[in-house]
Amino acid sequence: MLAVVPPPVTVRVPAKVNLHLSVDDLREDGYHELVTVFQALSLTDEVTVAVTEEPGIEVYGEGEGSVPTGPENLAWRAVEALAAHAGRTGEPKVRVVLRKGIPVAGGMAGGSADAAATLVGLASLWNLDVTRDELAGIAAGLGSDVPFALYGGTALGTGRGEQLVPVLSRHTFHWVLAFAAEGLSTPKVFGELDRLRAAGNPPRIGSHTPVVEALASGDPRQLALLLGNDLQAAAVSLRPDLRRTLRAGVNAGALAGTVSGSGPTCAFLCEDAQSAVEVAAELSGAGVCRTVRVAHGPVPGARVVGGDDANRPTPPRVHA
Ligand SMILES: C[C@@](CO)(OP(=O)(O)O)[C@H](O)COP(=O)(O)OP(=O)(O)OC[C@H]1O[C@@H](n2ccc(N)nc2=O)[C@H](O)[C@@H]1O
Ligand SMILES: Nc1ncnc2c1ncn2[C@@H]1O[C@H](COP(=O)(O)OP(=O)(O)O)[C@@H](O)[C@H]1O
Repeated sequence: MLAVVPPPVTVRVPAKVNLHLSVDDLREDGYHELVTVFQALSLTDEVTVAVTEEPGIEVYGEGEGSVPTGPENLAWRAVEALAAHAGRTGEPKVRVVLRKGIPVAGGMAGGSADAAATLVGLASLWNLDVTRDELAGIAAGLGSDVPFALYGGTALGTGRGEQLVPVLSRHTFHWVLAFAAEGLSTPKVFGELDRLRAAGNPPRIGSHTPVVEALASGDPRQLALLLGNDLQAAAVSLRPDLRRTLRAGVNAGALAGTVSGSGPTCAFLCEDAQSAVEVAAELSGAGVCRTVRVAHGPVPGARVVGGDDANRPTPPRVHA
């Protein structure tokens, strides 16, 4: 009798921006305790998983040359973690195709997004009886940002960022994203913050409560005043040019700008969709970044979008 091979599964998964990121001191396990408000954005990766006799990873799109295709790829680690959870032994006979729209090492959790999408895609491909909360437990073992990519929306993250509570967000917020020519390493940026704190006393952002209130009010002007990120000083210290990018976005008409997570992507909050398009156009001509994109949030987390579409082209660029 012929074995039935299930069709490939494709999952779309969002990038994140940190609207608020307060970083406490280094813990004994090498992580920093933090409080963050994540928002999932319409900037996405697409991940297709398929049963195959030639297991491995293929990468197309944003930063394709700088993403590992071996076992260190976070998506492959997700394959192995889910296989172990499901009690499947031997090398998983899975091919994973990543179509990247999220900048690599950009502070927008692209690798985490791919891992989350792989968990969701494989659970469907293998027909596993696992809840999203069970997947979140596996996700937390892969990286601090992976659980958020599963749920999406807007959420408060605590611990090392993996403990999540949903936050009410009443509005669609409009963003312009400025991608840098080169990524930044997350551990290096945390290390730079430790160094800056040992050398002096850089200001720390306050409580997340006003941000949560602004999200409930749905007023982008109120939210813009409250965007804050303790890692921004460290990212700017490693990449002084980011100051110019941040200034250029506000000069172009954004309400406010912030470094996303550990950077170097800068995220600019705009009044509305029209304003975002105008800010993006002006920023593209300012020569302060590699690429500009518009995006909105919140959007849902990793979700299955279709089946046999392994040849789907990479989405076109909106702004060069
Ligand atoms: C800074 C943030 C903000 O959302 O995102 P990115 O800017 O990387 O996207 C996250 O905290 C990053 O999460 P993620 O990228 O999943 O990091 P992990 O793989 O868990 O950790 C990578 C390394 O970053 C440092 N790290 C990470 C999280 C944390 N709370 N404290 C840390 O000190 C540690 O050195 C750790 O070894
Ligand atoms: N699927 C993946 N996509 C992107 N980067 C990956 C992936 N798997 C592993 N990496 C590695 O993780 C590093 C961090 O990438 P990424 O998750 O995009 O950035 P960030 O942590 O800044 O949000 C990259 O430099 C790359 O070497």
